[in-house]
Amino acid sequence: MQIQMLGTGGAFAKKYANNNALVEVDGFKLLVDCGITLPRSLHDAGYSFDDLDAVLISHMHADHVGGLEEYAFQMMFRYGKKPVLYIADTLVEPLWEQTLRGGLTQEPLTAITDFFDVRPIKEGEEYEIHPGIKVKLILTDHIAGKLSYSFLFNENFFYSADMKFDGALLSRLSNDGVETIFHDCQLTSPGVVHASLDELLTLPEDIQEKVWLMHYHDNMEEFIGHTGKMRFVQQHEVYTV
Ligand SMILES: O=c1ccn([C@@H]2O[C@H](COP(=O)(O)O)[C@@H](O)[C@H]2O)c(=O)[nH]1
Ligand SMILES: [Zn+2]
Ligand SMILES: [Zn+2]
Repeated sequence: MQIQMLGTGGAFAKKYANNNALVEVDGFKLLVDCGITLPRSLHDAGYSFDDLDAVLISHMHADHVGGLEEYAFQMMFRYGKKPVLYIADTLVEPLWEQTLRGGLTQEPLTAITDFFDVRPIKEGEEYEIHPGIKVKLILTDHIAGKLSYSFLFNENFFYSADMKFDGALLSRLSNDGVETIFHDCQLTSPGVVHASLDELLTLPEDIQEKVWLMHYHDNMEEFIGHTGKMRFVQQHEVYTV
């Protein structure tokens, strides 16, 4: 499985686009999160929305869902299709009622299913999205009272959504065979709603070696050489995981 970050930036980053990814196996393209900057970063990477086979959503923040309105409209009015949307069953209603409904509704189109081929998925269960892409949702702590899910792909690649530091989870995943961890990182402490670099640096070195940092701020380069065994995910680079 290959992954290319169309953006690696945090919510307020300007140099880096929103932390959204393209996962690919045998030409099947799964978009992971679809933030405000995604339409531009997808275009800059040489793709159109019609090149995507599905989108997977982690949680309801604009740097993760703010591009879905354009995705839906382009697919409906430019390509005449409904994009396939994988999302936690618990987030289907909030996505429509709290985020998309205002912009997308126009009679007779009044439901999320008018725009998306919705595939609700349950936390903790493994789903095959395409041969070579299995995903399991893990509920991770981000904002009090707001559901947010990280992703375990193919039992060996952990992709955090936005989450607070959870060393016990990272240890358990590592012991269970996870080889690569893409983790959001707040470079300066306190992390507040994200794992901070200081917290991630408390991980044992054998886990740090598996960790690649993403969802960082524009001053990322100042921290090169100060991340222990952890490396920064580079925007646009293709990684095999
Ligand atoms: O309690 C909070 C909630 C949010 N923030 C800041 O806002 C952004 C939210 O976007 P993310 O996609 O979750 O990054 C977050 O990065 C925080 O910078 C906060 O500080 N405190
Ligand atoms: Zn975010
Ligand atoms: Zn968030």
